[in-house]
Amino acid sequence: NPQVHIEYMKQALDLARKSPPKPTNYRVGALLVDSKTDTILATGYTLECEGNTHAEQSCLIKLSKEHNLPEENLVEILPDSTVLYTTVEPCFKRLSGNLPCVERILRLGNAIKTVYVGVIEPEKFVGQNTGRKQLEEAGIKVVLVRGMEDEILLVATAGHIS
Ligand SMILES: Nc1nc(=O)c(N)c(NC[C@H](O)[C@H](O)[C@H](O)COP(=O)(O)O)[nH]1
Ligand SMILES: [Zn+2]
Repeated sequence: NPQVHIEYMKQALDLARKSPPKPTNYRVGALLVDSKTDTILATGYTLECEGNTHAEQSCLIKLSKEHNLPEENLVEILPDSTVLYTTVEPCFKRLSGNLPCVERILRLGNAIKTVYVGVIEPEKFVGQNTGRKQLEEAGIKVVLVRGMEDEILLVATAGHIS
């Protein structure tokens, strides 16, 4: 039922609020969830893990540490009912040049079935985000969870000079 998506997106937004504000990125929160058992597999927020890390990336880094597996091998431990919730859609390009999260998701094969996003990425840093199409072409569903756009963007851009 759609309410469960709002509940998880609210949790993701609470995580985003933990991210230290920065003018060059967005404050994002993400959760990896086993949708069959309704279990949270990992949580993450922007800059949580050391280095210039994204929320989705932090989820994967933490899982790879927990299972002592390289990030690209996490398909071995992810249930096939794994879904990702992220307040801002996964990046397809990063001004820092770091590996975009769409690539990180794609290299996990079909482990992640659906990506629930709170907002489409604004065009400020990298123009139009074409990541959704890449995910859909790989058979991964991308679902916009509506209703929280304003508060998600307010949190995401808190570090920007208004
Ligand atoms: N989905 C998502 N999760 C994040 O945790 C985050 N920070 C962004 N932000 C997207 C934005 O496009 C990039 O932050 C800029 O392109 C700068 O790139 P870096 O973050 O410095 O690698 N997007
Ligand atoms: Zn990213």
